[in-house]
Amino acid sequence: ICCSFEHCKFTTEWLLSRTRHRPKIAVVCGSGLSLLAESVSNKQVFRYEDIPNFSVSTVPSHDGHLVFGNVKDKSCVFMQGRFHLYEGYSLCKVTFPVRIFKLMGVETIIVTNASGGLCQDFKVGDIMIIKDHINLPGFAGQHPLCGPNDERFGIRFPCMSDAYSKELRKLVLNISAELGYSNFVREGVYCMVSGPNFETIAEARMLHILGSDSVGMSTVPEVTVAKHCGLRVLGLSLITNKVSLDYSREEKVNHEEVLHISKMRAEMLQKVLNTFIARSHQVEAINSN
Ligand SMILES: O=P(O)(O)O[C@H]1O[C@H](CO)[C@@H](O)[C@H]1O
Ligand code: HPA
Repeated sequence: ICCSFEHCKFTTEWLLSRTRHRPKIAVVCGSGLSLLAESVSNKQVFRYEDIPNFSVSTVPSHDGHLVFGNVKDKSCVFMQGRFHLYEGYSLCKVTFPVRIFKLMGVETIIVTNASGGLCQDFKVGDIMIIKDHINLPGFAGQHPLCGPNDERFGIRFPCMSDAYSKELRKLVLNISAELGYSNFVREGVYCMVSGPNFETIAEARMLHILGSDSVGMSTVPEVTVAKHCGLRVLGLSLITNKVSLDYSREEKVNHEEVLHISKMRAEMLQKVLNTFIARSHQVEAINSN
């Protein structure tokens, strides 16, 4: 096993002995969204290649930096760049950082990504609060929890019907309204495909019929492992392109376009995120009631 409890413990202790930060919130920055980590104070950066047992980022715009820092008075850790199945990493490597965060004492994980809009009401640049997901690779056995279950992380058969915290989603909706962003903040179902190719029109139609509002190549493994080990999850997806469901449409998506849109909207997402982090204790209060 390449990502055993002992491997996770070793990496966690390596990090804890090199930083004074003790984050309670972790953020995974999706494609083109590295900016999310830029405004932290008291910043400390580790390169992925220097962290034992970590993988390295191979996708353009995924910087490969683990950034510790404060947002207001909240200690956070940011992944500037994530790992994807299509890079050739096993799902245990893809999700390894999530378990490190858990062992470090993180309680809430915020996963962000760039995705293609399937819901016909969505516009490019919208933020979709992920309310649920479809684990398409999981149906075919590409699942991060396959293999022996280590009870120190979680149970064999975890429940996924409440993977995305209702309270956290509600807080983001409230914040979006206060910031005047309600017109482009939506809720929806994210579907993971393995990639690396973008969808054919027939595939996109199928995903739409199955109930997916957006499609991407990440996030679901991280969320599954996070839920398994008891982290609270918030998922935010930036709609970077409209996925063609129609043979008469001529648009052709590419990664540069995805990055262009996500970089354009990253500042707005950062505003939502920073306000959310500053106010996340409000949800802790809800939970303890
Ligand atoms: O999901 P993130 O990492 O944001 O990236 C999305 O953007 C890339 C395609 O342009 C794919 O990796 C897709 O998953
Ligand atoms: O249209 C898409 N499909 C899959 N992944 C994506 N990531 C951004 N846009 C897309």
